[in-house]
Amino acid sequence: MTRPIQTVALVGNPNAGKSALFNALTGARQKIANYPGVTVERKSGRMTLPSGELAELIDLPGSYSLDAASPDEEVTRRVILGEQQGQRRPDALILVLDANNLEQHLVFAQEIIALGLPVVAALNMVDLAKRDGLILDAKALENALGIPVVETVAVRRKGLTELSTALAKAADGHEIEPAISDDLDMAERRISARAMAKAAILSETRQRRLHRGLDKVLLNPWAGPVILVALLFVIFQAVFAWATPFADALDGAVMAISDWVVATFPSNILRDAITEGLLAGVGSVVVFLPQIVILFFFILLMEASGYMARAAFLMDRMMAFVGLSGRSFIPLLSSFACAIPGIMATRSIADPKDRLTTILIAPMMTCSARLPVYAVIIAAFIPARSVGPGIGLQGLVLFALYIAGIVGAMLVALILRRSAVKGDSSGFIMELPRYQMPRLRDLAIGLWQRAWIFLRRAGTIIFSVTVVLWLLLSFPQAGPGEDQVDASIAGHIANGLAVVVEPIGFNRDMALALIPAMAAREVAVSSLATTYAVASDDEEKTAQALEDRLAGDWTLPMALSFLAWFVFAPQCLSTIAVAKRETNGWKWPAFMLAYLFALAYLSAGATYWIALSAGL
Ligand SMILES: Nc1nc2c(ncn2[C@@H]2O[C@H](COP(=O)(O)OP(=O)(O)OP(=O)(O)O)[C@@H](O)[C@H]2O)c(=O)[nH]1
Ligand SMILES: [Mg+2]
Repeated sequence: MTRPIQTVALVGNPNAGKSALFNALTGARQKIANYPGVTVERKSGRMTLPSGELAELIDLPGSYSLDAASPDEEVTRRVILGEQQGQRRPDALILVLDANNLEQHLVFAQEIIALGLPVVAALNMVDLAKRDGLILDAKALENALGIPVVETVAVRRKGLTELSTALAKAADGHEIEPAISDDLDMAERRISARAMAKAAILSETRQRRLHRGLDKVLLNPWAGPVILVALLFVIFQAVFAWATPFADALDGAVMAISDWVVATFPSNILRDAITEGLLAGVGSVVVFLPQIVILFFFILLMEASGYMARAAFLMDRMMAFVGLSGRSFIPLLSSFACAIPGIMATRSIADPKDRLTTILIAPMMTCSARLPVYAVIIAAFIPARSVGPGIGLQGLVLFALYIAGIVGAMLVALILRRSAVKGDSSGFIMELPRYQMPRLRDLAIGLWQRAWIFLRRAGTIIFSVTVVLWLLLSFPQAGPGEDQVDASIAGHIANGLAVVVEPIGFNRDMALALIPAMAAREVAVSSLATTYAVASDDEEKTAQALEDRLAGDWTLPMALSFLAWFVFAPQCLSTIAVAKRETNGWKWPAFMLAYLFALAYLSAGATYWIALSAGL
C-alpha cells in the first residue's frame, strides 16, 4: 500500500549542504555559505516527487546530535521528533552527509537512522571528494547503514532525481528495520562511524591520507595546543637569534654614517638635527627591520600553509571559555600586525556584543610597533645567554611579553562579558582549509609589503614626530652648566609628567618618551635615542648605541616596568580613532583608553615594586 509522503525534512551536520540541496529540490533561494551555522531556523518549501505529487520539504539547522546544545539544534530535534508546534512530523528524512567528512558526519547519522523513520542518505559534495583524491563506495555505505545512499552534488543539481526516487521508495509501504541500533552511546557511535567511513573508502590518495594524519596530530586536544605553543616559542627565539647579525650590521651602518657626518660637516644646528634627530632617532627604529621581517615570515608561513586556521580551531574552546567566539580569532590575529586592520576586521562578527568585546581587547595583542620597544629594552637589559638547550633568555622574555598581552586580553574579555558587555557567546566551528605548500613568490610579496609598511612609517610619522621632539629638546638652549634636556621645552613637560609616573619607576627620559609615542609606539625608541643624543655634549657619545646608554642609565626594575607599561598602554591614537569610528561614538573608545591606561599603570607599578623587592 502506498502512503503519500507529505512532509520530508533535511537533516545532517552543519555545512553538509542541506540548504544547497533544499534550494536545488525546491527552487528556493535559501542562504547558503561555506561555514557552519548558516541556517538557524526551519524553512519549508515544496518539492516534486517522482509521482508528480508535491511534498513539503523542511530545511533544518545543522546539528551534531539530538541532545540539543544550542537553540538552533533544539529546533532540529523538535521538528524531527514531531514536537514542534504547528509543524507536522516528517514522514521521511533526507540525511545529508559531506563525503569529505564522512567519519564525523556518520556519528549523527546513526542517531537519525535509529529513529526508525524512512531515511535516505545524500552523499553530498562528491565533486570535492573526487577533486581531493577520495573515491567512496556508496554501496558499501548503504550496506553498513541499511538505508539507500545516493551520491549528490547539490550545487550542480546532480543526483536529485535519483534522490527523490529513492525517497519515494523508502517511504513506500513497509516499516523499515534500522540496521543501526539505538542503544549505542556517543563514544560507541564514534567508533562505528570510523569503521563505516573506512569501509566506504575505495581509494584515497597518499596526500589526502597524509593531510588527515597531520590533522589528527595538530588538532588533537592535548597535542595540538602543546605544538602551537612550542611553535610560537620557536618563532620568538628566531626573532632574536636570527635577526642579531642583520640588526648589528644595520646598527653599524647607521653609526658609520653618523661618524662620517660628524667628521665631514662643521658643527652646526643642521648637523645636530641630522645626527641627533634623523640618525640617532629614526635610525634606532629602522634597525629593527630584521626582527619585523622574521616575525612576519613565520606568520605568513602559518597562514599560507593552512596551519593558522587550525590554530584558530584550537583556540575556539579557549575563546568560548572567555565568552568570545572563534570568529574573533582572525581580527585578534591581524592585531598582531596592527590593531587598526584588526579592529576593522571585526566587521565580520555578526553578534554586536562579541564584536564590541573584540574591539576593546584588540589593542592588547602585541602589534609590530611594540617590537622595536621590546627589542631595544631586552637587548639592553636581558643578557643574551641560554637558559636551556637552544632556549635563549632574550627570546623567552619576548615570548612572555606576547603571552602577557594575550592573557591580559582574555581576562579582560572574561570580565567584560560578565559586566559591561554581558551576553551569551555564540558557538562557531571553523571549516578547515586544505594544507598547502606556501608559494615562495606569495611569501616574498607578503614580506615586502610588511617591510615597506614599516619603513614608510619610519620615513613619515616616526621621522616627523622625532624631528619635532628634537626641536623641543634643543630649545631653548641651556646655559653653561645646565642640563640641555631639563632646560628645553620638552624637558619641562617631561618633568611635569615625571611626577605622575615616578611611583611606577619611570624617570624623566622615560616620561618624555611616552608622549610622542602616542603617535606611534616605535617613537618611544627614537625619542629615547634622540634624548640621549641631545643630552650628551660629547660627539663620541652621540654615536654610542642606544642599548649601551640605556643599560648605563636605567636599573633593571625600571626597564621591566617600562616593558610592562607597553604591554597594555593604549600608546596609539590611531587605534582610538578607529575604535571610535567602528563603535559610532566616544563612549567605548573613552572606556578603552581609560581601562588600558589603568591596566598599564598598575602592571608597570606592580612589576617595578616586585622587581625592587626581589632585589633585581
Ligand atoms: N562543491 C560543492 N559544494 C557544495 C555542495 N553542496 C553544498 N556546497 C557548498 O557547501 C557550503 C555549505 O552549504 P549549505 O547548504 O549552506 O550547508 P548547510 O548544511 O545548510 O549548513 P548549515 O545551514 O550551516 O547547517 C556552501 O558553500 C555550498 O555552496 C556540493 O555538492 N558540491
Ligand atoms: Mg543551511
